[in-house]
Amino acid sequence: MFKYLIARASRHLSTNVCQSAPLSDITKVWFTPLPKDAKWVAPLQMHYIENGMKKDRDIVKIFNGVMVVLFNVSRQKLIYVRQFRPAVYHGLITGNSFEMPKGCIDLVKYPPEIAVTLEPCAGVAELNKSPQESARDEILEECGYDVPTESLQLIYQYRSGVGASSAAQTLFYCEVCDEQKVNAGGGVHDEVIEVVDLSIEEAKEYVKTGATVSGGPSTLLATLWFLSNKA
Ligand SMILES: Nc1ncnc2c1ncn2[C@@H]1O[C@H](COP(=O)(O)OP(=O)(O)O[C@H]2O[C@H](CO)[C@@H](O)[C@H](O)[C@H]2O)[C@@H](O)[C@H]1O
Repeated sequence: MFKYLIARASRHLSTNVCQSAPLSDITKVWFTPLPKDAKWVAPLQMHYIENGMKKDRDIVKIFNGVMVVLFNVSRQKLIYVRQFRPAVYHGLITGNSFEMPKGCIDLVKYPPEIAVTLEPCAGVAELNKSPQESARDEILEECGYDVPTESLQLIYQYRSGVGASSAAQTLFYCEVCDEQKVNAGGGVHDEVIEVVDLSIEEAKEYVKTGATVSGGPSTLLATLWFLSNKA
């Protein structure tokens, strides 16, 4: 099944995405229950009375996010990032089951590459910054372009995961040129991120009807917005 998934994902990724070397060397994977002091998600339950009926809903609180449709006008390329996403890996391994995988994962059966996503530049909306400032910082850290916040054009504000998590997401468009490239990108601290450029033709191929994309809905949203408004 996973050979099928990889083959399917590869078929829908552009050539330069598929042919790059493995992103990193992941040698061991295992799962544990969420510790009580977890800082990135907070599960809780909401209760309410609707039309006289008590209802209970399970919710997972997560941080709000920002993301950017980044277009290099010098080279006429859309800029994305590739990264290993643990939540995607878990989802691919477990399917629709809530049972926690036991022991160490068989990395031959489930190669980590299956969970390397292609996404727009994105990150957490920092509490002490405006969405524009958070987006500018992500562009610099992940993709290596130094841009003023004024060059960020607001496209959409929407909510992701409305069934259980519902974080606010702010999507921007930003044009950059080669002169604004000040570092290689790739993330900060222990982040392992690869910057990937797609031509407009490659982006069209990536989101064609029937495609299975490796990124989240923001990858589709960002690319389709660009293709219908800027291409
Ligand atoms: N779940 C998690 N558990 C532990 N550490 C974590 C974590 N998510 C992020 N981090 C830490 O925060 C660092 C920076 O994350 P980013 O700001 O790039 O957010 P990311 O793109 O992962 O989006 C993330 O946050 C935005 C806003 O919630 C979501 O839209 C997106 O799906 C989500 O991956 C990561 O390298 C990691 O150290």
